[in-house]
Amino acid sequence: MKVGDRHFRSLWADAPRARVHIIDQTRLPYAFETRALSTLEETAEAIRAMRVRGAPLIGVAAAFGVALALERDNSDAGLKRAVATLKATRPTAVNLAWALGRVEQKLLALKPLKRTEAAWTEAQAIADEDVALNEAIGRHGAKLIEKLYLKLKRPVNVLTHCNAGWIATVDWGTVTAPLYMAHDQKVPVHVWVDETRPRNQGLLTAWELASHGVPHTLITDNAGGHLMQRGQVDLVLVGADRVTRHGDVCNKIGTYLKALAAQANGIPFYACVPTPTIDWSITDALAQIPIEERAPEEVRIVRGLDVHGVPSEVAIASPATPVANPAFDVTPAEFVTGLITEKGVFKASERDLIVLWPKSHRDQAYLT
Ligand SMILES: CSC[C@@H](O)[C@@H](O)C(=O)COP(=O)(O)O
Repeated sequence: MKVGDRHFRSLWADAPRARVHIIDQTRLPYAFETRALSTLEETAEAIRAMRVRGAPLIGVAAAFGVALALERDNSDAGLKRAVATLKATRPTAVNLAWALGRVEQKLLALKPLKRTEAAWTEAQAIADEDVALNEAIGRHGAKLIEKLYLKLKRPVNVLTHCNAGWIATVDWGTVTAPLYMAHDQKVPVHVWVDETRPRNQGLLTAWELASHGVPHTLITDNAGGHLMQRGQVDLVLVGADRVTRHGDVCNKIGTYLKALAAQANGIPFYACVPTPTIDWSITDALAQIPIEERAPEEVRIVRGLDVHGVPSEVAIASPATPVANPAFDVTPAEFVTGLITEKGVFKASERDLIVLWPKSHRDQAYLT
């Protein structure tokens, strides 16, 4: 997507294949800075610290991390160490395990000498596929927004949570693609952007929408129910970190509350889901999906700009205050109106999702 008058992907490789460039998301929306990653360790740190974040993007970053690691050690042990290190960075989004599993399977079948080149090629293929998946989700989602507009005959108010925008993917974004496309097709749309404490990914969404000229309003996480009750929300669109074969949606903490409020108010609630986000091995979302518990400082400390515009941090709780910081929650399928995938819109049910299953779902045994 465009930043100023330049088109960026959220991650790209150098031509001589020595480095991978990312947009450092911990600096956004206050500063747009790119950063070069040259090693496995730097890639793992970037994922852990959420310099790159969002389920699809961390999968792609990890795939490139394997390529960087193999530049130094292309042995079986080197490959396995790289995969294990990257897999341990963040546990919830299945895209990470999916991308690493895909790369590892491909590379283990090759002689060490052939691996490094193949790793770069495979990582680039996953990145390019991600762009195509998001674009297709955008087309299906934009149709849904247009349908609502034709019914309502006024701007469509969409509520979104966290950031499933272009910087959470390689380009387009799962949630922002439908919004960008609807806006570009002159379908009037306005977005309520949940702030999404504690990491405030909503600020990233607001920054992305502003860059594309999409009307939007930033709200606190607690405002959604109030707006829904008063008819000010027509549609909820969220991303996903892992979706079960039954259609249960694991996404950023707070998604579940939005789904409950949407159902209570008869508002359609859709998750935008590229198929690599579906984990066919999970049968019990609450028992089997690992929920990342992040550092208590994320809750105790608020980051932003001070009155002089200088990046700063403010402690809002004593360091002694006990904190829980679960980063994701599960929205059961019964609260999900549908899943917008690259292959179309599906009901959140195993019966409907079955057509999306890979030929042999045993191929994906590495997910577990
Ligand atoms: C297309 S991104 C989908 C999800 O990964 C997104 O909604 C989300 O929950 C991001 O969480 P984050 O902790 O910022 O990586």
